[in-house]
Amino acid sequence: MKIKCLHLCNYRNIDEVTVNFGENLNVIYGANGQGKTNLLEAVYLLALLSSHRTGKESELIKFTQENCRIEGEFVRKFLPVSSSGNNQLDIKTGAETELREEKLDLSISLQKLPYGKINRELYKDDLPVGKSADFIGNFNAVLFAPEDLLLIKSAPQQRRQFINRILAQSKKIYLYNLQKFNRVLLGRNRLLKELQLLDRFEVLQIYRDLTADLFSENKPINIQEYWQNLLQNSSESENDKKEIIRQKIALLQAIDVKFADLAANIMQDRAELLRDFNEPIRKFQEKLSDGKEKLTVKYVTDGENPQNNALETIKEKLIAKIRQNFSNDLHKGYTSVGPQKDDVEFYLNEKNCRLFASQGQQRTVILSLKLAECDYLRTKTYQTPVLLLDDVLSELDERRKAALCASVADLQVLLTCTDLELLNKNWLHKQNVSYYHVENGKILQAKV
Ligand SMILES: Nc1ncnc2c1ncn2[C@@H]1O[C@H](COP(=O)(O)OP(=O)(O)OP(=O)(O)O)[C@@H](O)[C@H]1O
Repeated sequence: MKIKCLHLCNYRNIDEVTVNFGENLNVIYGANGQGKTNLLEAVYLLALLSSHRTGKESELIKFTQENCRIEGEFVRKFLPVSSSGNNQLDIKTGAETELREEKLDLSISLQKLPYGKINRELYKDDLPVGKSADFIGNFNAVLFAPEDLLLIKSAPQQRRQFINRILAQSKKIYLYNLQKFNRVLLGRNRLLKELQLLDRFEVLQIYRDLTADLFSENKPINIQEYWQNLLQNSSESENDKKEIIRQKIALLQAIDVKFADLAANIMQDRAELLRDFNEPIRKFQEKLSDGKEKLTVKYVTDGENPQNNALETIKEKLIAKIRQNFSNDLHKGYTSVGPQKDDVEFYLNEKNCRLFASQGQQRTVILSLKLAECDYLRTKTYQTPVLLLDDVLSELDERRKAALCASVADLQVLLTCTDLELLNKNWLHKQNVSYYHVENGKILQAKV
């Protein structure tokens, strides 16, 4: 899917602009602080509904305005498939027939509400889209920004975000599960905080009793039924402190089952992604390091690698761990087991990059990851993502720039830079390059 046209209204420092993009390389240049990143950020928003720079949607609306609009027109070209499943061929020449086009319009409207709240409306082909998970994944993009260069040494949350963004664009059910999981986790942590306010000794004692009862070996586990009975039987003595604790713990146990179910699915998807990711990252790193470096990625999660286990087994092991950790969780007031603690480790020639990779090696690793991300999305979604390169050329040496240029030849690329001199000669000699000059939020197609 390629972006054909972007229309922005009151977006950051941009009043109103329509940009028609070229199908190959689009170079967006201008001095610092003029609005180049804002443009890329808007395109990324149409793919993932999240900005790489802020979690606050209010920041996206122009300072002096109350609302903003981001509209994208996309097009996908494909070969028509005949009823036999083969691409249609010209009978005489055997050549493939003309490509067909599929069009897509996506738009996001944001409006400021009282108390700092934001009303967001999403549209696909002019029809409203209720859930963000139904919007994400229609158009895919891979962003490489200077902040990404910190990925290897930054906090685990950044690396989890990295895998979440890939999976969100390639597997719809993952995003549904992740959103549900985050809500369940929030509920569980809230309940732990409520339990902290009650008699700690009683809470632990009742938890032990209820859990022992619930998980006794001779009884099959039916938590839902157990929980319902418990709530029904306890209604007569609601004022009893112990009963309140029992009810809260029963609720916690029900939450834990849901938690383990969603967590197991998320962990299995992450393990699968990182397993499949090893091949493309190895390929790109080998290319970028002249065959000297072997890059591998490892999923770091609680306990065993979920990839080696069936979903039910992962779930059971998680429930057992959650039970073991209850006293710890109660003490801290948050959940210490689960995919919210996951991490990813990168290894160069079997040495942990976080500990041993030089600045230059880290840059190459990130570049390999971004190129692998494009490869992965293309394979899984049968859709080529748009590559957004935000001011990264100044961070790469000539060799890496040339390698990047060679690897993205068949992609639509939106690239920002302050100085056209930074473009490697390989980029400048590319055909079909479109240039856009950005100045003070105004974007004009330029002839260079
Ligand atoms: N909500 C907003 N309303 C108005 N202006 C904004 C808003 N958010 C950011 N800006 C302005 O947008 C400009 C930054 O734009 P952007 O980050 O796209 O710059 P850039 O051209 O990529 O610069 P650089 O080359 O330094 O990265 C700044 O001048 C900033 O003050």
